This record gives sequence, C-alpha cells and structure tokens, in this order.
Amino acid sequence: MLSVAQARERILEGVFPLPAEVVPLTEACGRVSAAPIMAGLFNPPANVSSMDGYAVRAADLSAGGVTLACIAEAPAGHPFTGTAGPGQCVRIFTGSVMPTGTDAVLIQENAQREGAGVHTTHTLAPGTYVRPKGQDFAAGQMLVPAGQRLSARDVGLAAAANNAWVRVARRPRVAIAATGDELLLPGSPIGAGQIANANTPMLAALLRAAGAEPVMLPVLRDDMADVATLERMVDGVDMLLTAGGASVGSHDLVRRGLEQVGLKTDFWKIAMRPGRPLMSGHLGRLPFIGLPGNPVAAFVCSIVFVLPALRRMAGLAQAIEPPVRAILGCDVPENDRRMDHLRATLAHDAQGRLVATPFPVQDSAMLHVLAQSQALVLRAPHAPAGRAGDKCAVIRIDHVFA
Ligand SMILES: Nc1nc2c(c(=O)[nH]1)N[C@H]1C(S)=C(S)[C@@H](COP(=O)(O)OP(=O)(O)OC[C@H]3O[C@@H](n4cnc5c(N)ncnc54)[C@H](O)[C@@H]3O)O[C@H]1N2
Ligand code: MOO
Repeated sequence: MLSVAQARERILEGVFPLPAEVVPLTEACGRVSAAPIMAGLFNPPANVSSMDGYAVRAADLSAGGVTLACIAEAPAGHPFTGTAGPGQCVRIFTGSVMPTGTDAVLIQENAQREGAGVHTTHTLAPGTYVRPKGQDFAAGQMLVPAGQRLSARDVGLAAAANNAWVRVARRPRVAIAATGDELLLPGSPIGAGQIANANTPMLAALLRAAGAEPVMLPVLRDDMADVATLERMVDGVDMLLTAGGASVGSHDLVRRGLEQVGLKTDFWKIAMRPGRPLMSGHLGRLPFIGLPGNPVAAFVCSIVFVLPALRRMAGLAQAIEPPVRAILGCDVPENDRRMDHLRATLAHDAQGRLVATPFPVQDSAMLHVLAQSQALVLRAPHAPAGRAGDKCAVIRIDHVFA
C-alpha cells in the first residue's frame, strides 16, 4: 500500500497551476498573487514631517534660544511652493511635505508662537522628525512576489503603492458529490436507516475557507449508473471530489462507476488512518479524489491531500504545510502500519510548550470529537508507544473556520 507521503506526491504530480485573473484590490485578501505587486511610486512620496510643528533649518537653532519668522502654513496635501531661508520656518503638520530649505521639525510642544514669530530654546539635529522620501519603498520596487497568499497587510501595502487591481490565481472550482442511499439533506425528516448528509456541507465549508469555490453536486445513489452521471456534471470544474462509496463493500461503487465513463484510477487504498480507502485518478484531464465516506476520514483526507492540491493549483510555492512541533499530553499506544492522524486538543503548558492531547476514542465517524479537536497528532507507521511529554508532530486544524 502507498504511504501518505507517496500518495500526496502522486496527487500533486497530477494537478497544475490555474490561469490568473485580475481582481479589485478590495477582493484580493486571501487570494494568491499571480504576478509580483510593484510599487508605482515612492512612499513617502517626498521628505515629510512625522510630527505637527514647524519645519526649520536645524542650523538656525542655537543653544541660547532663537525666534524664527513663520512665513507660511503647509498642511498635509498642500505643500509650500516657496523656499524657507535662514531664520525662517513654516508651520507644518504630520504628513506635510518638508518645504525646500528646511531639514528638521521643531515639534509644537517645544515652540512658543509669538505673532509671526516662533521662539524655541531647543536645538535639533538635521533630519529630526523627517521621514525621508522612499523610506518605506521606492517606485519600481517589488513589494510582494508572485505565489504568495495575500494578507490584509499586503492589501494595505499594495494600496499605498497605488495599485487598484491585482493579478491573482483563479479560485479552483471543486465539485463535491456525496454518495449513499442513506443520505438526506440536513433538516429533512429522517426515516429508518437514513442519516443527514454531513460531508457535502463540511467539505464545501472547508474548501471555501481554503480559497476554493465549491460546486455542490446532488447526492449520488449507491448505483453505478448514478455515479456515472457525474461525468456530465463536471463541465468547467478544476477538481472532482466524491465522498463515500470508496471501500470494498458491494455498494461501494464510485470507482467502478466512474471507470465506466473513463476514470483512470491512479491509486486506491493507502496506509492511512482514517482514510484507508482513498482513491485518486483523472477523469479525462480532471483531477479526481475519492474520499472515504466516514466524515472524519473525509475531513482528514481533505486536509492531508485536497488542500495541498489546491495550494499547487493556486501557484503557492509550498504546497505542503510543514507539521508543527508539540508534546504529547497523554500516553499513546504503538502504531500499526497505517500512518495515524489522532484527533487532539491543543493547550500550552507552564513552560509555554504546545501540548497535544488525543481523544481516547478515535472512531472515524465521530464528528463531535473532530469538531472539538484543534490538531491531528501524526503517528508514523509502526511508531512505538508514546508517553505523555514525548515530542510529536501535529497538523493544526484550528485556523479560522477550517
Ligand atoms: N470490509 C471492509 N470494510 C471497510 C473497510 C475495509 O477496508 N474493509 N474500510 C473501512 C474504512 S477505513 C472506511 S473509512 C470506510 C469507508 O467506506 P466508504 O468510503 O465506502 O464509505 P461509505 O460506506 O459510503 O460510508 C461509510 C460511513 O460513513 C457514513 N457516511 C457516508 N457518507 C456520509 C455523509 N455524506 N454524511 C454523513 N455520513 C456519511 C455512512 O453512512 C457510513 O456509516 O469503510 C470501512 N469499511
Ligand atoms: O479510514 Mo477509515 O476512516 O479508518 O474508518
């Protein structure tokens, strides 16, 4: 059986960066830059004051005190067009362009205004309270490289650099089809043997939080012909996910149903818990991942396989997020040959270390446990028993909404 790492590599080899689109800056947060964001101007655009006060010539200020002639007032946005000569100053404010001839700012707290005169006993080094032109960035400078998920900070930076639009990777459109005769829409009257479909809403939410556009397909019956109709529902999508019908039961027909309409299965079954019956392949050129039906397995497989594939589609340099170091909060038994992903809470101990404590029952149908978990503790195949306090690696699942 393939290892988790091998399966993920195979999936990543079969997906490619999507074309770019141009979006208004206000829509850019969370998107991935598809071209470098460049500075269209200098910031600040000129030498500007960082305080309210008087633009002075530092050489004019002497230890014994001096009275300067205030020749103009130049608020931010209204630069003084003249020149301040020796013995002269200009009333300025935070953000005002430094008038020609001045080189320092006397803050108003250290000055006494006497009619047209400004008296001070303070001395200043040249450059005091002056932000030099381009201190933050220069015109033509690259500010954000391509292939980076844009933060609110990046949006502020791009705006300051006079960009109204940014080029970003198109959001991947991901079709999701749950399978199972027992599934009904949440909120339906539930009859004997029926359950509410948890996977479609959960996966749609996860995908949306990861920057993709979920396309929710109808629930498929446990019937090969019904599964085969999927082929007609995936026009214009970038990836197809199914959930359920992946295992060996005679009703688990996703693989066989899709193979009838051209699915080329790359692999089926991997050394992973939860998620052994994971499938992967291509339907024509469309990447396909068949998730197991148990909702916890479907979620964990999405974190481990689908999100990296989406990162690659978005053009992010790092498709696989490295696990985080933690220590175990309780003993764990030795592992078998399947890489395990134990649902766990996270806390900090007295030394500030991250402590991951797996739940005692790790059934892959227990959504309440999953919802209370903040991390998946990774247990390598054949890992020996672990003791509370031992180091471990975890995948955090407590980021916003995911
Ligand atoms: N004889 C074997 N049986 C099973 C094996 C095996 O290797 N040999 N593998 C087990 C493992 S591991 C998993 S995981 C499951 C995966 O099975 P399927 O992918 O075929 O999923 P289903 O049988 O369709 O459903 C499993 C379980 O999950 C419930 N389910 C399915 N879809 C949803 C949904 N959208 N919302 C809520 N719950 C859902 C379904 O009712 C079942 O209870 O197979 C094991 N069996
Ligand atoms: O993958 Mo299954 O989820 O171990 O139950």
